[in-house]
Amino acid sequence: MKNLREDAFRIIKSSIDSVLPEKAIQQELENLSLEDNIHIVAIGKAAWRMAKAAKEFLKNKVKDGIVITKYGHSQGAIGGLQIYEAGHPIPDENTIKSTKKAIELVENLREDDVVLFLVSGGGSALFELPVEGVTLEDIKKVTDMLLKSGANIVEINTVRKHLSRVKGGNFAKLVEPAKIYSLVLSDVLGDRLDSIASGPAYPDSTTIKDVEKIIKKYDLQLSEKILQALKSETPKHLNNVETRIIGSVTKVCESAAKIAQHLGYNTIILTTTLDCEAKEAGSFLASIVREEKEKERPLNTPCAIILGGETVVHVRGKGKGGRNQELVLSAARGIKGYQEVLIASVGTDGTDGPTDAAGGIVDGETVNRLQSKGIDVENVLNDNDSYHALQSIDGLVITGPTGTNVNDLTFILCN
Ligand SMILES: Nc1ncnc2c1ncn2[C@@H]1O[C@H](COP(=O)(O)OP(=O)(O)O)[C@@H](O)[C@H]1O
Ligand SMILES: O=C(O)[C@@H](CO)OP(=O)(O)O
Ligand SMILES: [Mg+2]
Repeated sequence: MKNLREDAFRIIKSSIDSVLPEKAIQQELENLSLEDNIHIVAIGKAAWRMAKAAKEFLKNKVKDGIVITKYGHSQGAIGGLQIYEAGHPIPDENTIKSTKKAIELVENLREDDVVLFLVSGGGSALFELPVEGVTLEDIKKVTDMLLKSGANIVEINTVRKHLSRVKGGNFAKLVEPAKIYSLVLSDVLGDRLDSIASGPAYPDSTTIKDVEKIIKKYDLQLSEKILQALKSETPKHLNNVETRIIGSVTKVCESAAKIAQHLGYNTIILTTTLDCEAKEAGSFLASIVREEKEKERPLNTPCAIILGGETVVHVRGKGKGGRNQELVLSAARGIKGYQEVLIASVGTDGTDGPTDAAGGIVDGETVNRLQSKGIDVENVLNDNDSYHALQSIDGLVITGPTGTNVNDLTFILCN
């Protein structure tokens, strides 16, 4: 007899472990064989682990360096490197302060200097210096508006890049004439390098025209000052940058599939680019479960159906939650009453929305359990309050900050 819940936690733990950055960083550095005069700049939720791995490999070749990560994501000193924590998903004073320190570190470098730029998702909030005339308060307001608009990360970052002195290739310009080797953990579907952490060292493929379209599409109410600031263009060509992707959602899905197979499940990866509204994804997953339960399609049971991606949430309510928690709760409605099935969804960074949970896990009993506590799923979803609902029935997945960040892993286990 399978213990689906136990297996789900094993799949989550082992697949996230498989995308921790250490091994990939060291492999890349072996291939690069960098000389001395290396300056490390690491940004994003995985910055600390990435920098630590790089420093351990490069040792005294590293002249200096800086790590800028989210609060609670650093794990102590890394010989000689400056370590900062700052606000995410909304930037704060520490974002600006640490970004200035990073600029100080690179602005007077010479041609024979090398910046090892370690990039991971979260960098957009953690690495920011607004263009002339725009304040931190302005950036906070625009970020909040964008995050709640239902815009996807490529669209969100298209706007952010055009308000920044470091995003959209601008950081690479500040590093000139020194060279940048950029190692990137991708948390953007399709691995768009100009979108991951808003591509500080990658030529920007988005334009002012794209920004205008996004403002219209999401009916963003921006002040005249911001609209003016959004009229400056980002660099489209850079000569001093080499970039490599060292991890992505594909890898986490493949690992999950391997582990599930090992645990005795027939396994399929349905997609690595799930990107619709979280609630809709939940309904779709429930329909797959029904097909499995009624007709054993597409796989014979026991089976694991795996998806990777990043859904979006139009946050309209006042509750607490995240896209993974909302997805599974939505799915719970459609699998009500079924035995021997579960659906889990987690952010590989360990943080789903502004909560301390990585995601959620539901089964055929979830809706009834909530009902017996007087909680109505529809009300919860309307108020975007998935966190409290799942918390009340032991439906949260809590991992703490994982030190990596490669989008979200979602799967069905069916016996
Ligand atoms: N109460 C809520 N319920 C569901 N989703 C939410 C809620 N509040 C915020 N979110 C979603 O969480 C997203 C940010 O989540 P987070 O996991 O931190 O993203 P990322 O890992 O991509 O930085 C926002 O874009 C928003 O859509
Ligand atoms: O920094 C960012 O722009 C995004 C994508 O890379 O990351 P996150 O969604 O984790 O904030
Ligand atoms: Mg993201």
